[in-house]
Amino acid sequence: MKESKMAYTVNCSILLTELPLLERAAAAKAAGFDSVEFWWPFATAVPSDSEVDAFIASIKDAGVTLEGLNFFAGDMPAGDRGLVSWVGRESEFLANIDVVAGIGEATGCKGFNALYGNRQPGIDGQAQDKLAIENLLAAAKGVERIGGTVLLEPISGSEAYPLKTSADAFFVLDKVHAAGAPNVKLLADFYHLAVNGDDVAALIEGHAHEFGHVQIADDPGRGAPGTGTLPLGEWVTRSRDLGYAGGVALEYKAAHAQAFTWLIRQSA
Ligand SMILES: O=C(O)C(=O)CO
Repeated sequence: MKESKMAYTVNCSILLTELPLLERAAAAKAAGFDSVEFWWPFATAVPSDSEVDAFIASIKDAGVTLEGLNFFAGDMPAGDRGLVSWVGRESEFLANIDVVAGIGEATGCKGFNALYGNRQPGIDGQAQDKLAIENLLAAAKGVERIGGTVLLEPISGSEAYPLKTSADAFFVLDKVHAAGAPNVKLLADFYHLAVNGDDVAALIEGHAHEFGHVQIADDPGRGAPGTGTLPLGEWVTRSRDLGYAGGVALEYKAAHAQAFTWLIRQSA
């Protein structure tokens, strides 16, 4: 993968986690990057104004672009993976949309990842899927005014999360598009898709031009590119050749000191 650091976005929720949250954007800049992304950086769907202001200031003061932000996804360390299809937490998700759009407006961020949510024991999956469409439409409308795109991501690591492959996501995206919301797109995380057995090369051939965002990590281990066996460089290059013009985010696990050595080795 012979691209400069400028070509990548640092996911500051999985990288640089040795540092306090508000210091991570500056650390990414100091490491040579110009853009960052975050999972939802607060404990609740609607944080205080001062928390939001401090987060926005940490991005602006660092002189980086906020390329992506996840909607509130529940208690992720406890296993939650989103509120989009979570029956009973509709009002929290809807309230979160306004905060997300406000952060987007203040920072220029345009990509917002709406994790779909795990299957709930005792709740009909169809009811969850119906709610998901309603929530995705509301999210799409909420970020439309700032030119935003809602991202839908298949992920690995949670059996209960129903979107495992790109086909699962396209099934939902087709419904959302048919309901009149074109600004909802696939987040192609090559690591999660590969781990779940998707044919990433075929996905790229057919759909790279319509990806909303790309994230990378190697498998096994969700480590830096080169620590596993995935042809990430080929996949990124091919996506670009086929018309993908968005960001490529580094969303892997690595200690701060070694996090970006694979890029330094390449450019040496
Ligand atoms: O939960 C994860 O692994 C994610 O990638 C969230 O965006």
